Order: sequence, then structure tokens, then C-alpha cells
Amino acid sequence: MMRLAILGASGHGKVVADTAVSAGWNDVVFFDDAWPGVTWNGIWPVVGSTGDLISQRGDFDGVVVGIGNNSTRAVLQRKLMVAELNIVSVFHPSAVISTHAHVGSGVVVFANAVINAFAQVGAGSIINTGAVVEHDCSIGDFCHVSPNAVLAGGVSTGFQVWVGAGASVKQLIHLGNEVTVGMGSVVLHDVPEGQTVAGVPASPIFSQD
Ligand SMILES: CC(=O)SCCNC(=O)CCNC(=O)[C@H](O)C(C)(C)COP(=O)(O)OP(=O)(O)OC[C@H]1O[C@@H](n2cnc3c(N)ncnc32)[C@H](O)[C@@H]1OP(=O)(O)O
Repeated sequence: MMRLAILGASGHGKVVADTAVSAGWNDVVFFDDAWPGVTWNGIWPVVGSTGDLISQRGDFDGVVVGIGNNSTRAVLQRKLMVAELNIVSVFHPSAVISTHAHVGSGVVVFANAVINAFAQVGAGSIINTGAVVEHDCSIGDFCHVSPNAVLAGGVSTGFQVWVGAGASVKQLIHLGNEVTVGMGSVVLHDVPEGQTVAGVPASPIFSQD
């Protein structure tokens, strides 16, 4: 019996759970601070809070954070690391990950994603369904490459970068810390820290909030 705890009973968490089951984890439960108000996430039980997970760490073979928001995931994974939980990565069996790639702890790689030779993926990052991280890319910690996004060869990113669904980033481009790339965008130039870019070709945008 392989027991996995997922922190974060979210929609993203459901995909982490489903991926984990496909990867051979046969007992999957959630923890979330909304417990006991929330007791189920899809077919998986929510059995306690973050504090409960930390106090029950000996009951699990691994733990992974199932929260899509990059900064929230970073805070929680670091908290679990300080508490010395066994942070694991979860790879869907249909994902292709080069034996010459390096993937950090707490990374999830969903169905049909590809991480090619000599790419590096930082701790806690999400390589979502069908995303492609090409050869020699260097992805920082707690990033999210959304479904069907493509990072061409040698792209590098800082931490907590979010590349939206279906976006493409040209080879050798650098995305600074906490950059957001809008869905469907085509990025042709480096993007400085904290900027949101979108469109074809991508240019800076500003939220209307
Ligand atoms: C499994 C999963 O679901 S994983 C998650 C996948 N989800 C995604 O990939 C979504 C990524 N998010 C986006 O693309 C968002 O639109 C963001 C983050 C780029 C911008 O969001 P906000 O900051 O809320 O910006 P807002 O919606 O106010 O738009 C600001 C302007 O940018 C434009 N804009 C927003 N997104 C895009 C885009 N992807 N491409 C082109 N233009 C865009 C808007 O039309 C608006 O233009 P206007 O001022 O001329 O009217």
C-alpha cells in the first residue's frame, strides 16, 4: 500500500490525485484548512488540516501540494519541508521525461506532457496536461506551465512564473521571477520580473481590476 497525502482540496488537486492513482499510489487522501467544512474532493476524502497533516506525517509514504496558485503552493511546500515531510513528485505514466532531465521535489507532470533532454524543472512546479518543456530549458521553483503551452529549447525562467494555456515561448527567451504569460500568447522577447504579457506577439498588459 502506497499512501499519498495531497495538501489542497482543489480542482487542480483532483488532477494530482487522479495522476497519482495512475502512477501507482493506491491510497490517496486530502488535507485542507477548509476541513471539517469540506470532507470530499471528488471521490477522495479530505481528512484534516495542514496542522493535522504535519502531525500525521508518519502515516504517509509521500506528500505533495495540490494547489494551482504559485505563491500559495510555494508557502505551503516550504512549510512542509521545514516540518520534514517527505515531499514527492507525481508523474503521469503517459508523460515523457528524459532520463537526462532534472526534476525537483514536489513537481507534478500531467498526462502527455514532455520534458526533454537536459531540461531542469524547479521544486514544486506544475507541468500541466500536454505541456512541452524542450531541451535545455531551466524552469524555476513553483512555476506553472499550463496545458498545451510550449517552451522552446533553452528557455529559462525565474521563480513562480505562470505560462498560460496554449502559449508558446521562443527558444532562449528568459522570463523573470513571477512573470505571467497569458493564454495563447507568443513570446518573442525576454520578459522582466513581475510583468504580465499577452497576445500575438506578446506585449505587456495591465489588469482592469
Ligand atoms: C487546468 C487549468 O485550467 S490551468 C490554468 C489555465 N488558465 C490560463 O492559462 C489562464 C491564463 N490567464 C490569462 O490569460 C489572463 O487573461 C491574464 C492573467 C493574462 C490576465 O488576466 P487579468 O489580469 O485579469 O487581465 P484582464 O482580464 O483584466 O485583461 C486585461 C487586458 O488584457 C487582455 N487579455 C487578457 N488575457 C489575454 C490573453 N491571454 N491574450 C490576449 N489578451 C489578453 C484583455 O482582453 C484586456 O484587454 P483590454 O484592456 O484591451 O480590454
